[in-house]
Amino acid sequence: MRILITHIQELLQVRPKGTLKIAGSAMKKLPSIKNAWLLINQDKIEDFGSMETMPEIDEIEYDKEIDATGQIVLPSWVDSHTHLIYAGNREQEFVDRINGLTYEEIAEKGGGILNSAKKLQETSEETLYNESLKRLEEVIKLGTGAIEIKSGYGLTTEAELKMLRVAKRLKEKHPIEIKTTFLGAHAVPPKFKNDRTGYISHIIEEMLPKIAEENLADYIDIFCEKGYFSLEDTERILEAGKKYGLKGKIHVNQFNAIGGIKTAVEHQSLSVDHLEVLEKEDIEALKNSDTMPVALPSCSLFLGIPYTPAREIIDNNLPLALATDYNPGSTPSGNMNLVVSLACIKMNMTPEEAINAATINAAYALELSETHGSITKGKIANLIITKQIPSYGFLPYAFGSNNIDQVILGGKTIF
Ligand SMILES: N=CN[C@@H](CCC(=O)O)C(=O)O
Ligand SMILES: [Zn+2]
Repeated sequence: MRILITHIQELLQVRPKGTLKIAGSAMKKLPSIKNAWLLINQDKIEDFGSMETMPEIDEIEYDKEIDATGQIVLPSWVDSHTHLIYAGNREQEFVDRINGLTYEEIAEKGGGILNSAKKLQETSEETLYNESLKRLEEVIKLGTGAIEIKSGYGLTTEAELKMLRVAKRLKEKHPIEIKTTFLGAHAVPPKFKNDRTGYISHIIEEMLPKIAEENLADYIDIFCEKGYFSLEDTERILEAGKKYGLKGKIHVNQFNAIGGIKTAVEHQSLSVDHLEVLEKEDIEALKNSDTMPVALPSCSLFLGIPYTPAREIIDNNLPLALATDYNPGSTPSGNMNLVVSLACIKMNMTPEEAINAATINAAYALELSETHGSITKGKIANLIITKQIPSYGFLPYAFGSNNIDQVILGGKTIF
């Protein structure tokens, strides 16, 4: 199938092959072509350019034409941090927080991650698959074209495997690119209540070999945070992951800065995610590294915690990616459009910076920027076609509105 899109008001994020991430002041630029056309061949972007230089229409071979007059076309969002596979919901904890309990207090009472783990352990693989599939289909309609999904609500070998097998089934059944991350070290389960290091050993000796044997994970994660897992635990997990070829993508600096960013960088982690609390040393550790900082603003919105200091990160010449953190406890939303809006409204990022962070830099955080995250010849044809809007700045500005008209995934119109 060859789809020709013509009269595009503006084609965004046009990059030469080989652009893998954008850092610092370069994030303020969003290369584009006004009044453009684009040709999709099978699942790839074959060609594009300005309407003025488009070959004669009868010289182009195509099966379907989309007239995008007044509409903007951009690469699909890449969501590099989600916990999309979960059982049940936690709206009671949401109400508890409204009534004055903190996220930490709820967790201390056995709520939080342990609450989700209990629900997940009691849920069949089939139900888990069906619930997760609905969420995946929802986010695809919201413009997400590649996604990471973590385990971490199992906390037993059996339940962690169940989560990752569900992710594998989603991968096989769906056209969307899915990367999976093993997050056994998300919380200490009741069985290991007074033996956190014993649980880490259990993860390394019991869970990890089975996950690797079934080839269920691309990356490894740990919740490096006071009251959860220490720096030493983080080093052990990252080292163990390396032995199976799993790079780190870690939860760090959500509530406290305990040095996890430096440790992650020293272990060549692919990304460090959350960063609501950031010290000078953390910024220094990220300089000259290949580790992508990832901000999760809808988590800050939902929990009422600080937003990741994007300006400090970008103004220190670092790159930044944006993701949703979709999960039942801290972010029950997988909407990347909202994330892009929040980045502008609450983190002082310009629309250009936010779109770079949610496309090419997010693709880097999943090692997908050779194939995703920009309009480049030969890349996967994952596209958002907006409704008729005045300019791309309208996307973050009109927060809460759905400005998407069509989604194309792997060269196919999804809706
Ligand atoms: N902080 C750790 N993990 C998740 C939330 C987990 C939960 O509350 O269920 C997060 O990224 O916010
Ligand atoms: Zn998370």
